[in-house]
Amino acid sequence: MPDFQVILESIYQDAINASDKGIVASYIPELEHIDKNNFGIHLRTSDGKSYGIGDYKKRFSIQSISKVLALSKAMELIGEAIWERIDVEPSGHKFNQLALLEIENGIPRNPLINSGAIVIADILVSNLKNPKEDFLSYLRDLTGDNTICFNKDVALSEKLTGFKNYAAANLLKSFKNLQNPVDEVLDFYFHQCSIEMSCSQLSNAFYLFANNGRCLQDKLHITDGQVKRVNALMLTCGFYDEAGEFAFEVGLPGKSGVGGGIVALLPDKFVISTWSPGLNKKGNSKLGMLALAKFTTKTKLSIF
Ligand SMILES: NC(=O)CC[C@H](N)C(=O)O
Repeated sequence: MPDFQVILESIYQDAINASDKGIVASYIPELEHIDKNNFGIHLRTSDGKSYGIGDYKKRFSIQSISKVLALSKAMELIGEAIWERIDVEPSGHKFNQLALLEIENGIPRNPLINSGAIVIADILVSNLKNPKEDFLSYLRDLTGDNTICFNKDVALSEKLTGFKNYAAANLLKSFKNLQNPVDEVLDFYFHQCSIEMSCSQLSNAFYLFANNGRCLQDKLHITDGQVKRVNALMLTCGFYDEAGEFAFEVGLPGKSGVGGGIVALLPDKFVISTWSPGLNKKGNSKLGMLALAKFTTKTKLSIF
């Protein structure tokens, strides 16, 4: 086995010394103030070891990373019926692009772009008794960590500036692919995006996707077949129009968020999470992508 701590250490040194750290997302005003010098990386291996360096215990806005966790909860609730309302193809466009949704009659390309995640939010609103509380409980169950919370200021900031998400939700509604009121679904969606977690909490939450659907608390949540679907979607759609680049450079299923987080995993082997708030032009963490490319290159551990 490679010496993971030594490898993480060298990745960390490269990251903190990098001259170009990307640009922090400013379209959600509440995220604009985050210092782009933060950098954390955390690895949890399937044989029970955990390694971290830098700001890996500091919480940040998980944003679109929440889409994977919302999808797995929806799978647990309604299974294959999801695919009557959402496709499973990469979009090749930005996460909030609207044109395809209209051309394709209100069927989002996949559950990891905004329109698809809004349909998943609608499914959760329809099927959970107290959607926001129950979703939070799900994350707390996965990790055994009751400190995971929403950031109300971020949720409000998204609500006040989420014009494109309102447009997507209204388009979905016009195509009858939203069962609940637009405001109710978006309130849930903005809250799920506002959830704050650290790299180590994210590695723990995603552990079930590297462990045949069984979470860190040893509870079975989704089947092997469902894990296969989630990981396939992360590989092909987890980085929007940069999914190809991530597969090419990193070679792992993963998911990014505009808060600068990335989680990736190798089934039966490990989950790895990075946080660096500066984004590249495609809206993915610049140094996070580089860090993960270095990790799989140095360790020779990828799905390929
Ligand atoms: N890519 C992202 O992380 C986007 C999530 C963000 N909350 C949005 O809806 O725009």
